[in-house]
Amino acid sequence: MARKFFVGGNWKCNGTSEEVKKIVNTLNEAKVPSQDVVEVVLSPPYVFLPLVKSILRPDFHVAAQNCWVKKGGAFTGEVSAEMLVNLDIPWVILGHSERRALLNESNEFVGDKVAYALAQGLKVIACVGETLEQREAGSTMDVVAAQTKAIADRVSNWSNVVIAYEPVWAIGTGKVASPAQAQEVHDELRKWLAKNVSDDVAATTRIIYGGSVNGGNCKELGGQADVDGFLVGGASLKPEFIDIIKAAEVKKSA
Ligand SMILES: O=C(CO)COP(=O)(O)O
Repeated sequence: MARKFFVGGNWKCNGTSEEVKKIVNTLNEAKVPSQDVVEVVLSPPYVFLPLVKSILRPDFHVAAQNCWVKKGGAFTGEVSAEMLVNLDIPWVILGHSERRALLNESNEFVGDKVAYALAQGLKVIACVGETLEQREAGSTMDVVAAQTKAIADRVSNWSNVVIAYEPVWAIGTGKVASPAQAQEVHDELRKWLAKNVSDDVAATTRIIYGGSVNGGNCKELGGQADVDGFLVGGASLKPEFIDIIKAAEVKKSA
């Protein structure tokens, strides 16, 4: 089964309601490949999710940027998976490196979140990736494997999981991983899944790349055999996001 190209836009903690409407209007008017070729998911901050969902073209979908690790209740400031389901928000991003680093989310905590969100019926974009220090120490694959293992230990059905490989040193820095660097980790990660989960999960799970993806570098990155799409930060707030969605065509013609 072919892995459908996936392009996520992570808006992080950005935007006003006016800006959000403008971005959505631009995307709504864009001519992009059909849903059979590319799955597009936008992730605005929580407060804008209902607005974005209400005005967004029906072939694009929305994701929350986080959710609570278990059933909602007395957890001030948190938003539960149940609430996302209640509002028909199909996707959630979990384990983003900004949350791992700034909010001390451990591998185990992220694994628990992924398992809980999936059990509630959400689809999950699970982020993994090494810091520059870890890469320079030669431990990239150990780090990525440990992050993925914490998920694999808790999840048996991978059909609603997309893995986002986001090297921390490439996020928001303009220092994009080279296509060969991205392909190397994606290939290793797929081999890890084959060995530790199953051949089927390895063959069908989409592994997308994130970290300084833009309109200029997306085609070459997307052309790599094991790069199944992108999770885009900064450029997802700009019209060039449309070019990144169109990079799905490189797989169609491959
Ligand atoms: O963190 C990212 C997406 O989740 C990547 O961010 P940038 O595209 O801004 O580097």
